[in-house]
Amino acid sequence: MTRTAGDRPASSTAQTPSGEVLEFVKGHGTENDFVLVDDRAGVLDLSPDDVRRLTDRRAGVGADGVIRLAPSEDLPEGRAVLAEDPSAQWFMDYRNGDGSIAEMCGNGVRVFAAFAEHLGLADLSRAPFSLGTRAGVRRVSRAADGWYAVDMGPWSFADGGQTISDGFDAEVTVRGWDVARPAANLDLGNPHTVVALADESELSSLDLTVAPTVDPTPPHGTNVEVVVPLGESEVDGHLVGRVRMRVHERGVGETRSCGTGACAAALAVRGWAGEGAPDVWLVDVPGGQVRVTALADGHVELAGPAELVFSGALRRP
Ligand SMILES: N[C@@H](CCC[C@H](N)C(=O)O)C(=O)O
Repeated sequence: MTRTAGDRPASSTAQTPSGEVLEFVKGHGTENDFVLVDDRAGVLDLSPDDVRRLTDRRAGVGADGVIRLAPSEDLPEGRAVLAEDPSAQWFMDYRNGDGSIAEMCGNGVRVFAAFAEHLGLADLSRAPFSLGTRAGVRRVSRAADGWYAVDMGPWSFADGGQTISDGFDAEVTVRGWDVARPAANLDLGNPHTVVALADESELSSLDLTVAPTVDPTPPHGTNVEVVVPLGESEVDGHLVGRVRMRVHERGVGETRSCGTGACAAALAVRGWAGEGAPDVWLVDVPGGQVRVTALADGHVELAGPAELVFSGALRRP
């Protein structure tokens, strides 16, 4: 798990006679949960096997993914981020539970910011915090309601635009469905496919224990959000849309929440609703609620809670 790094400072791992000990913090954002590892020293080589062991809910800590906090300067993607924003010194090295690498994790960014605060690397009460990700710089600030608000950067439908010309460009089949249903592909830094249902009871009885099939199959796989639009209402003089969502994540399976997925869900439903649809959406997921705002500059903001729940140490077998 460790690699030599010359005279770098000591990391959060240590050698013991029976094996290496890895210190971690467990956190979650609307119950999308992560094992967080402090690798400020940049000495940790996490293999896919290490990630699978850490995220195993019986033999390990248990989580949807692993987040390594590393110096941006240590990764090629991090050096690109530093050229864009020299203040983004720390990089979110995100891995799905199956060991695969993902470009972006919206809930993960908020939990990463909470972890950076815990380590004394950020103070959101004083200033926004910039971090590096494989999808570019992300900026996190404290929203007025105390949630973590992340500028998730630019987003688009699969054709590169922010309006959906044909409405749908894919078909999704969930286990148990007789027919495929029309869906839309979106890019949030990572890939998403959104399919809508009319009925909340159908959503709650869906079988997402196996990955839905998506046709055409996206080249790098996709995260599938199944959504039920819940209408629009006025809150404090502003029009707010509501969506309920369940998600099957690439590299994980069904999770209790997905931040980039919530953005994709809200933006797809907003696109299908057409002109005059709200820019602000509340997205209900099994693990809670997040808020998605389509910003005027073509970016999207994701706001929601982030919790650190316990810390521990694990000996490598
Ligand atoms: N849960 C995350 C997304 C994690 C990555 C995803 N499974 C992928 O492979 O793209 C979120 O909150 O965005």
